[in-house]
Amino acid sequence: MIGFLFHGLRGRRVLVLTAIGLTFVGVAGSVLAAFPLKWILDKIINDRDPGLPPLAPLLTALDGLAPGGPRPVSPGHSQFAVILASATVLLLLGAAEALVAFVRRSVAAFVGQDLEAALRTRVFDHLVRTPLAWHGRQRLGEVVQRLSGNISDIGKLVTDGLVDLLSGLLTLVGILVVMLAISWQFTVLSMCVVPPLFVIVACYTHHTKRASKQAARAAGRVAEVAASMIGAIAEVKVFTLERWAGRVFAERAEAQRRPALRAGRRQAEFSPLVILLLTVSNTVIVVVGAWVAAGHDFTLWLVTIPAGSLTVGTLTVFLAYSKLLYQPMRDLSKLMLQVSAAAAAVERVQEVLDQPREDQLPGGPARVLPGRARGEVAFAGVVFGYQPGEPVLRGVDLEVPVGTRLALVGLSGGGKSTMVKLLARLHEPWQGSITVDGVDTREHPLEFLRGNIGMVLQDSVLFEGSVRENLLLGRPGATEEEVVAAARQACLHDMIMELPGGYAAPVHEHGGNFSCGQRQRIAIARAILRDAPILVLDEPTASLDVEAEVEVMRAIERLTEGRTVIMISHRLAMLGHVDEIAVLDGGRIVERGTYRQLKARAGVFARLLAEQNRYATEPVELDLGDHASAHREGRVRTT
Ligand SMILES: Nc1ncnc2c1ncn2[C@@H]1O[C@H](COP(=O)(O)OP(=O)(O)OP(=O)(O)O)[C@@H](O)[C@H]1O
Repeated sequence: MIGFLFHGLRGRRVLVLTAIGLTFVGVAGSVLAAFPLKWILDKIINDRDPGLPPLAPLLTALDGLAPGGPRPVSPGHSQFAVILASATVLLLLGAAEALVAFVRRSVAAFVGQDLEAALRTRVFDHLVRTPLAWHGRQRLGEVVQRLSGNISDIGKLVTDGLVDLLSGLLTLVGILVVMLAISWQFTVLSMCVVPPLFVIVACYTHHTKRASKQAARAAGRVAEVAASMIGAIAEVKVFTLERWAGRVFAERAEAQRRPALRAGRRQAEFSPLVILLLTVSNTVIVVVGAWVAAGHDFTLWLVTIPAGSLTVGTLTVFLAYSKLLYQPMRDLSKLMLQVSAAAAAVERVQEVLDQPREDQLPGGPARVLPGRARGEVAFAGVVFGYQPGEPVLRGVDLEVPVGTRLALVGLSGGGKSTMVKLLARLHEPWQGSITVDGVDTREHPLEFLRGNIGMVLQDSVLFEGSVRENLLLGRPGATEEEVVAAARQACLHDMIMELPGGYAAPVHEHGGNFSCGQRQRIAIARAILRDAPILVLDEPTASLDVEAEVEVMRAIERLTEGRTVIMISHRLAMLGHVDEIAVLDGGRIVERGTYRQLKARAGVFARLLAEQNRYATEPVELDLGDHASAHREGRVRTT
């Protein structure tokens, strides 16, 4: 963890050193603050001067102001001068400590927040470049937790650790040194409290940590269930699941309450125990100290404290210090929790950073190609699966010449979407190769490859922002005219103009304020803007009703003009307008041809078509001409 933090704090180390230096100053101020009280008490009771040479000029000057004028007998100073000098020192130390605390905390907060923001950006940047296969193995909540909660834990340790850990340790050492300088015997007596105090702190830190961890895990499960229920609030209402949802949530909330309660109880027990222990210790110091100050010897086993070796002032300082011991002890115990949370967080964050990025995957050398591909696609002997030993694709061979519109059909789960994921290099084939313009996709720079493939999927994702921002994702930097032209081609412009704000209208989370058909047309407009030579359409109309489908198909027809298109579709009756159909079965391409050829062949395609038509009230007769007009006339129905 230390290495991780040291590396993370690069560029901020001067600030860290400043904070450490200021901590020394602050601690010195708080440790020395007990002395002025000792000087006053010693002066009043024993007529003893502070005895610090640097204070002499101040005391002499103050003597002159004392009521009744300067004292005739030197070297003793007046009580007035000692009281005023002590008060001045007290004020100066307090002011210095306050100033230092302000600067130190500000620096620490800045460094902590700065580190958090930089780390979060770095981890997010890495996450979006981590291969899809890794993401497929993760739970979304887990990944988000690494990015938010875990990085906060690291930032908190830096912010608080810089201030509390260091100042706690320094205060303890400082107090010990000063106490030893005053009276080693009394120091030994005061320190008797440390071992039991340490045992209490260690025990309670351990128990509280365990209970807090359980509570944090349970809190995660509460958040998970709340997010999923509220996220599906329409389903909860439609299926009248309110009572069930309430019960599930209450169970999770109860599971969180128990460990949280345990953690709270442990914390509640901890403080009184420490207070009791310190009270006993203080009482012993008061009794023994008063006895010795009153002129009696005190002997305990081998240690003897001689009579008069302690003044009332020294006793007061000891009492003040034994109280001062309590705060750093508490800070350090609190910090132990933070250190263990941050250590776990560093491990989880490092796990993400250790994942190789997509652009670091082994592959051929990156060949620099012209900005735009021609659009020739070929699969040769491609074998791939998601689980070892369970191939989904078992040797796919398929060539798609430039400008061809090819439909990919087959049974559900046959691997059609998998093929297009491989084309975009979201996964790597186990065997065989996929080429674009005759060059293996592994040899293309990733950005070039993906920049030349446009995709419209079954359910398009919109991001929070405005409609314009969502369209511009297709081509950042496109002009307003280009955006509007793309929207017109996607049959979207009129709908957008009816929205309040037009192109500036807000898009809510996941595009929740747009219908499925509207979302698809926005995705098509994006693809038009992207203007990629290769276009993948993965069932873009699957979740639409007939009317929306007609609109989307009209937009798609314009989009596909002059491009290489791979279109995945279950609606076999609608494939008359494509140039060729390829049938995927058993992990291989088993048939290829036009709609008419495949229908006539009585093979897999004809069988699939017959299956689909079985449930139609009347057989579908496809118009192989204008597909959209077939829709408008109601001659094509969906299955
Ligand atoms: N990320 C994944 N992890 C594990 N298995 C997967 C993953 N994605 C797909 N599969 C499995 O791979 C097989 C092929 O899935 P794929 O989505 O490519 O089929 P498909 O032909 O597109 O299906 P559909 O037509 O229903 O969309 C299926 O058995 C599916 O369960």
